[in-house]
Amino acid sequence: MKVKVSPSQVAGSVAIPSSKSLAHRAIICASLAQGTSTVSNITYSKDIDATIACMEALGAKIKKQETSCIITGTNVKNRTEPVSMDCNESGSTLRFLIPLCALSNQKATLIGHGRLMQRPMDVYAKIFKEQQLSFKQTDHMEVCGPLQPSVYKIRGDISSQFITGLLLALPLLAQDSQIEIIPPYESKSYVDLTLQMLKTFGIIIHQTDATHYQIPGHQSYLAKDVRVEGDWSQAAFYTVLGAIQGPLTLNNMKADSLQGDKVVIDAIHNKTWQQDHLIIDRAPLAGQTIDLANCPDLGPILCILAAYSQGTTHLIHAQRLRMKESDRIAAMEEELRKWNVDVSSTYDTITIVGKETYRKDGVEIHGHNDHRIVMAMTIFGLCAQSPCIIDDAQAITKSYPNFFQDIQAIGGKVEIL
Ligand SMILES: O=C(O)C1=C[C@@H](OP(=O)(O)O)[C@@H](O)[C@H](O)C1
Ligand SMILES: C=C(OP(=O)(O)O)C(=O)O
Repeated sequence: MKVKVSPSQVAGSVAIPSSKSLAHRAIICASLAQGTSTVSNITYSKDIDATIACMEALGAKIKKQETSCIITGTNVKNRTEPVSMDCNESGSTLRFLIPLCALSNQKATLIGHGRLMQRPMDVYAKIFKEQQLSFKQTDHMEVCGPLQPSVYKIRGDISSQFITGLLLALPLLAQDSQIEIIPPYESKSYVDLTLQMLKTFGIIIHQTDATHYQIPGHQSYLAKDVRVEGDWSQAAFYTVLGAIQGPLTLNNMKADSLQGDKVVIDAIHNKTWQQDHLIIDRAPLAGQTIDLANCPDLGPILCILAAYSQGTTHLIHAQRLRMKESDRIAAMEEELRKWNVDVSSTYDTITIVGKETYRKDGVEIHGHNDHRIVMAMTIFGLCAQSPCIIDDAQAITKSYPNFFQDIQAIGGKVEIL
């Protein structure tokens, strides 16, 4: 799918979709709980649909309603049959579910699409090898448990999703386990989201210091009704758009959210909270240095902020952007260069010398089949002085199917071609 994005002046307010990360966690925890839970304020997407389908494959009963799910949980430890499930392109779904699938001694087959099977899985490969469990990764994955209580020593600089996956499964083992993170410990904010959701569903994890977790075994998830808060990763697109050509009002956001991507508001100056409404307004934008170690998903949209900021912006500790739905450093560099943006990169940094306006005829942007590349480049195009075409625009359905409608509703000129 291609879209034509034209210069626009946006205004008004937007209801930010609910957090994909928190929805994954709530749906999985509810699917593991004895009894029936309601998870409300869900923004459905391909990633969330993948988690729903996988938890149903594991035995949960999930009734999808317009913006909520009624979920009756299952005991994944008692799985007596092999199972097969499709994680689509969702790294969260795949990595959160592998340890849960390995609580049984029956084979689990997990398939993926896009780059999913090329994204790092060696943290799990090492664990399964150490415990002499079957772990096969080709164009799909095949795993077999039973996972054992242990002291799990894992690198913290590949993906926090491995830590979340273990934290979801280990409490269900008969004995206690520990997790020791080998520093640097990156994307830690996502593990904090996991701990918060586990506590909500009655699971206790003891964090003894910054890199150590004690996980009591023999625990049970308890049914709970939860409402998913707004998604700061998605709010970031409107935060940057508002900083360039605001004012814009963002609704459905929590000022005290644990989401790591909330730091996007620290990168801009003109923001005002009015209860749960966040008003972002334009202000002179200056280059800055931003550490992406704990907020990798902000990488693409912060490149757009940098492009429209006077002076030089350095995005550092960005190496894990290369391991997402696309190599997001290479993708942003390639696409911004088409607009004559002064951008350069190293293995783990992006440097951009920004300016106020961009005008160039015939710009054709490639979306790299990556939702965050498509959404970031749409924001760039809305603020530019000439139109552009973006392909792979359907990639937004991975996390935010209504993105273009929401952009149009605030005056963004986006035409589906
Ligand atoms: O746990 C999560 O919900 C996520 C963790 C992050 O991955 P990493 O921990 O690999 O950075 C992030 O990129 C992803 O979009 C969602
Ligand atoms: C990388 C992302 O998600 P996941 O890791 O779940 O595929 C994302 O939403 O940008």
